Amino acid sequence: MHSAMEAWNETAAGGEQVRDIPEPCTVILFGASGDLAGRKLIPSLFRLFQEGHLPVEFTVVGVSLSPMGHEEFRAGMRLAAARALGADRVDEAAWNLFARGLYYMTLDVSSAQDYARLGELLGQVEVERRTRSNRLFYLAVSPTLFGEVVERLGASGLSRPHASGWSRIVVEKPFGTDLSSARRLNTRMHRYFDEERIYRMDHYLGKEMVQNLLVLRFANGIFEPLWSRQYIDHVQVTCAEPLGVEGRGGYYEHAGVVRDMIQNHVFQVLSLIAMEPPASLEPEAVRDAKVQVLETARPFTPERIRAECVRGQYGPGLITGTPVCGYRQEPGVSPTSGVETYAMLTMRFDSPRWAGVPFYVRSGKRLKERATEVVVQFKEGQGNLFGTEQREGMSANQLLIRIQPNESVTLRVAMKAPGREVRVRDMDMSYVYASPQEGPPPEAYERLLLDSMLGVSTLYTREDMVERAWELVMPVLDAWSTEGAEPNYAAGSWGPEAARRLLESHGRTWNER
Ligand SMILES: NC(=O)C1=CN([C@@H]2O[C@H](COP(=O)(O)OP(=O)(O)OC[C@H]3O[C@@H](n4cnc5c(N)ncnc54)[C@H](OP(=O)(O)O)[C@@H]3O)[C@@H](O)[C@H]2O)C=CC1
Ligand SMILES: O=C1O[C@H](COP(=O)(O)O)[C@@H](O)[C@H](O)[C@H]1O
Repeated sequence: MHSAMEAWNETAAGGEQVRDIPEPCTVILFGASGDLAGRKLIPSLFRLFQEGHLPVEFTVVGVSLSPMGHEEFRAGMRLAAARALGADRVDEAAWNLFARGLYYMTLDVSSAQDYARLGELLGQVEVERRTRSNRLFYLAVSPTLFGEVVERLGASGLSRPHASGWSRIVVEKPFGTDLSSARRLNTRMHRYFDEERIYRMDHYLGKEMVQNLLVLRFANGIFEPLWSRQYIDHVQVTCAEPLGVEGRGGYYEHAGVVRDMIQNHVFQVLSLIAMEPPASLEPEAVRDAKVQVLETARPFTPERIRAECVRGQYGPGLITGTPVCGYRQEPGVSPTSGVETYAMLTMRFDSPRWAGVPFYVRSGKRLKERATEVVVQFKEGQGNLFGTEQREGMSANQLLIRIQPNESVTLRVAMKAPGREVRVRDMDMSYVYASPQEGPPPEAYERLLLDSMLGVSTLYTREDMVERAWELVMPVLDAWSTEGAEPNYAAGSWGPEAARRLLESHGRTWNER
């Protein structure tokens, strides 16, 4: 069995080509006719297969409510892969080989008989494909169905590892809608799956630059000594999207940005930036370090929420010159909705490393541009030898980690402007992640799907992390639920004015273009 350490090291060393291929296995894809399956999961599995990261016996059994035969499913997934990857990136021969391993079954998640039929189909398919009974159940259905599927897998005996293989489960986000529902779901899952067999998906952890945060912090001798209150003034974490709710108004009305982005994706990035060095790169060590830093996060009190958090909702506006409606006019959204589409929280960690250093985190829909980034703002150098006149156009050092798009790392440093006089100005030293020739980095789902088949859980969220993240945001959700958000920023802007004013009142500014 491939060790987690080897898997991580190979990737950290840039050795994608030397990664192991998982044992032949079957992915049982719940929600196979859904949006995520067609847009991300099947295209990612196909890319892995096409590039030789999956064994030729690799099999998918898609299940969902729609009546469909195997051939219809294969044809639908062929179109979906071409749409997601671009027709020219789907090699015909590779697709035909991959498609032989695609099966479909109509299943109602609440029908016990359907799970019995699923068990029979899996038995037949495993004989036909000559694979051992290595089974990965992937729950890409509505989160309201997660508990039911798990119970039924348990009752039917499908959750138990078969004599000749392993059995794991991947659960999509959101994991719960609040602390108590997340706890209930964890309890339900643990009745049938041990924690080591549960993979809670957060696709941000599969993004190349999110993985690079560990390398950047711990493989470079120069950053770790500076990574504390002594040298860092503050940190900004931004996940901005120009997209609106994209037809998911019904879901978003029960979610809002704190549940949709902050409790999961933003906190994952935040914990990688703020955590102490892990004892090793083993999955449990990295996951321990991430939870431990969240344990030191200062709880939100009503006063802190009022003084240090901002919420917003987009009104009508322009996105790249095109008029778009406000949130309340989106399909499936109440015309008086008080759901927040923007949130900014000031996080504070009560630890020797971070005392006094604010971490400003924000995320929003219909913002000016797509930008997921971390800004580490260093303090002004002490005892600066250069006078104010010479330092015109110079600011304190800054490390900008651009997670997407245009993945890059930029260090802002002071340099002498060319000329006879000594004038100091900012200069950016950048590492741009992918050159145009290399193309974009791999889709996050590719890395994560492969890891779940290899049994590597580092980039999946552990039970305690999910619960701690919910615990932290609950006071904010509670406070904001009593009084709804009002439209207070125009689509295409950088969000509510209050967020700008808040940073200004702290003597700081957002990194915005
Ligand atoms: N779409 C996205 O971009 C993202 C989605 N996710 C998560 O992924 C999951 C799936 O989302 P998404 O694909 O958008 O959802 P969709 O609504 O597009 O798909 C839902 C799927 O569930 C199936 N389904 C519904 N009811 C039943 C039932 N009773 N029995 C069996 N199958 C059923 C549907 O089958 P049928 O259509 O045949 O009725 C369909 O295949 C959710 O948890 C979501 O939060 C996470 C991140 C991003
Ligand atoms: O999980 C989600 O993520 C997307 C943003 O993902 P990205 O990879 O495009 O940054 C977000 O649009 C969606 O609302 C949310 O559910």
